[in-house]
Amino acid sequence: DIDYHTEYYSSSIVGLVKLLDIENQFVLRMKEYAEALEEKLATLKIYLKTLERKRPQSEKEQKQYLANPLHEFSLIRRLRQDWPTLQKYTKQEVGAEQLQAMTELLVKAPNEDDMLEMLKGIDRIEYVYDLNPIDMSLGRLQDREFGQTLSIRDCLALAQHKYEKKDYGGAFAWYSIALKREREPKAFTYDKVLGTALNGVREQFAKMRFLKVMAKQEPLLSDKQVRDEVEKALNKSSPAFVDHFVNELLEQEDGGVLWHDKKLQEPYYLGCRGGYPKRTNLHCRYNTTTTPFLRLAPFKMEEVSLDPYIVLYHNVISDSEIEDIKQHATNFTNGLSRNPLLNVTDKPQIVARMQWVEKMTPFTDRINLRITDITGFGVDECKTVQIANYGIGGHFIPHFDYTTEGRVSINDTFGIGDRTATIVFYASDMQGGATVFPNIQVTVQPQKGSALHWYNLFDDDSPNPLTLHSVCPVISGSRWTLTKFIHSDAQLFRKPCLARVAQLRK
Ligand SMILES: O=C(O)CCC(=O)C(=O)O
Ligand SMILES: [Fe+2]
Repeated sequence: DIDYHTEYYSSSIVGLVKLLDIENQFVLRMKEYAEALEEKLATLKIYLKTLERKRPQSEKEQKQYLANPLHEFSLIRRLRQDWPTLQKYTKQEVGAEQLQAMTELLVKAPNEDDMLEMLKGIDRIEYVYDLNPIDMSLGRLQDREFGQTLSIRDCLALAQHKYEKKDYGGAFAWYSIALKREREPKAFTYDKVLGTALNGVREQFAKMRFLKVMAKQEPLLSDKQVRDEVEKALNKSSPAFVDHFVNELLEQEDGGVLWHDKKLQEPYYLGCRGGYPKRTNLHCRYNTTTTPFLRLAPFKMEEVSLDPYIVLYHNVISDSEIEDIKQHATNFTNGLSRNPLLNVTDKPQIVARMQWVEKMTPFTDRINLRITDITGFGVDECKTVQIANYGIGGHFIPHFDYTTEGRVSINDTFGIGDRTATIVFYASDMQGGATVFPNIQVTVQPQKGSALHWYNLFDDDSPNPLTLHSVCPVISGSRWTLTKFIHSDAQLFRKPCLARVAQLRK
């Protein structure tokens, strides 16, 4: 049974906005709770003060005090009546309503999956774009400066994640950053509430170094053997030795170089980093011929590739149409990795939220008409469009849109023919998130309002493997797209495609 949550926060900015709101509510409740505590504290303090004023201190004072029979009476009455009440008062739960509200809010908090997806997303950005962890920790992502955004606890969570995935060099780098980071003036208070941040981190840091070196020197050992050996060595070392070792490592300028041995030349990653050679001999022109409409309102058309045929159309959807796209994304599922019809793998092919828009509205009619105007394809056989939203680190690994083993989608094309062509409307600007065709070395950076259109099949309907394509991890911003697959069996347009798909699934 797949565990479904009502909300997934990672992989989409839409989810994160909700999360910010939840945090705001949580903070508000916590404030109210603190105020209730303060109020109780103030009451107690006032009461204690009055008591103290009345109470005799020295032995002599005490004798005098008890000589007064009214005091004697008062003492007995207080102990008998006031103190039990006071004790009850101290035991009374403070801010019960706020505590309850916070408990309820925590139910909506990200779960372990969300946390893991987020860690993987950040990890993916670091890896694919070959970012230096030190730069990242200071909020420098490629050529953009966001300012310091990662706390010591953030760095430690990333280090721990790297350690768990056996990336000891990466873990070493992030532990080093956490240890070098100056602690906030209030760090002690935070530690009291959240636990001691740097507890055992120096030892862990030394261990990463040993693990990395041992794995390199003894390539024949399994990971378990490497870990065992390092554990043995560490147990034999005195704490003073480890301490000295850690200090020396931290003093080295290049303490972080261990992370730098990645397989960065994979064609897909190279494309994400803008590493393909510049294209030549392609044209930018106005398309005025596809349909009569275009003679009146031509689209600026940029040829991206001739084989397969890929074109980029500029300014083909307006800002208000983009708002419509977002309005239609009401029922997101978290990419295919969460699709119950598919195997859930630990290496998800898509990290994004997607939705098929099946209900036809004036908006979908308009988009379909626009697609016909731009591409010349009739789309009556399938009016459905797909909306996607990729969050930080969101991506789509290299795949084909046509029906082969490499295709990663559900069998929604059966009965209406294969996916002859694809058109992707870019509904936002972002950093990262390029569409990359690794087999032809083409990278297209999305521009809000433009649309990328390509042919997946040859004229005889056989697949063109040069159409392999992918979406690079999003670094910042929210990647919104509307995708339309154009099917080959346009003559079967009498039935809506989804009804036919549903029939076929039975
Ligand atoms: O969003 C993109 O750039 C490509 C999306 C894609 O490949 C797909 O939906 O099949
Ligand atoms: Fe695709």
